[in-house]
Amino acid sequence: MPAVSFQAVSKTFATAKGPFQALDKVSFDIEEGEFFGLLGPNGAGKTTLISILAGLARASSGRVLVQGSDTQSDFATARRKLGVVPQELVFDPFFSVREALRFQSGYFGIRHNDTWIDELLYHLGLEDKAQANMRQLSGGMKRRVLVALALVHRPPIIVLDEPTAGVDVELRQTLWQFIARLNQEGHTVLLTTHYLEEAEALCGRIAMLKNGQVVALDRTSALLKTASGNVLQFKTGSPLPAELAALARVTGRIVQLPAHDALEIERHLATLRAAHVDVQDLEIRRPDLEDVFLQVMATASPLPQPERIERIEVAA
Ligand SMILES: Nc1ncnc2c1ncn2[C@@H]1O[C@H](COP(=O)(O)OP(=O)(O)OP(=O)(O)O)[C@@H](O)[C@H]1O
Repeated sequence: MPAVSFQAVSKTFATAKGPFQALDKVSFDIEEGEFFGLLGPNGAGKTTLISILAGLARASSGRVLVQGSDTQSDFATARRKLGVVPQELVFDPFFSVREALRFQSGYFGIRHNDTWIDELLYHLGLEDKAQANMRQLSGGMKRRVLVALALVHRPPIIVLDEPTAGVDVELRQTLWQFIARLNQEGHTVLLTTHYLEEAEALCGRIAMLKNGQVVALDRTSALLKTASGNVLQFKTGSPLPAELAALARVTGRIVQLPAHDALEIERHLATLRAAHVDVQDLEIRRPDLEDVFLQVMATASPLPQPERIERIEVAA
């Protein structure tokens, strides 16, 4: 039985401009023990899909099963199996960290949970904040507490909606070490993130959403193989000639140019030389997940989505 099964999930919002379809027959399974990435640009429908999974929103049609339990008709069972770390920093300002964790344990009917709460505080670097009031915590610390709150009932499935948005390098490392350990111990993880290098490093399989539809779904290694050619990367302070500017991905001083083969690399370099572009730290690299993502988003059309996808085989 899959850990999570999305079955032809559609969602239409009523808006002032009329109905808006945020999800269109999304179907895929996440197997037990997977570290699964859900990627897509802003507005692709990731949070909507996670809200439906968490029972916070209703699908307009289709259904979601969590270890076989329907998130609508069997909400309590499905919810208990999920630990959801929301994107937004929502919390009760009057509790201390430990009180909030005890209260959340009570919500799931768990008493005497302090041993596990202490372990969570330790692994999330929150030991010295246990008595602190939630109001007094920095944004990064609040996010750590949200992770602890999601895990307080030891859910088999952990859902992280952009958990590292706006948090420092230290928390990212602490968080990923802890989540990777839980995954090794058998917990299934569903992650949405805009940090594609994190997704590439952590996720065994990835689905990409665009305009509410699944446009790519494969093992991370297979997705990386689909990107052809090379990337010519360098730093510069000079403006690029128009023919290269049209192709380039520019982040500050870093320029990345796709190049199919050695000939195209030579052509790019000749164009840069002719335009007197100052080129530093030149390197040629294989495409990474960000390159694949951009290619998929630029070209992809939705994958055929049957009403029900039968089990997707996942190699060990
Ligand atoms: N309550 C709502 N009413 C109307 N439209 C909504 C509502 N919630 C979401 N949407 C729209 O549905 C689409 C999908 O939104 P969603 O938040 O799921 O995207 P996302 O992939 O999580 O984006 P981001 O990466 O920015 O978090 C967006 O166009 C959004 O404006």
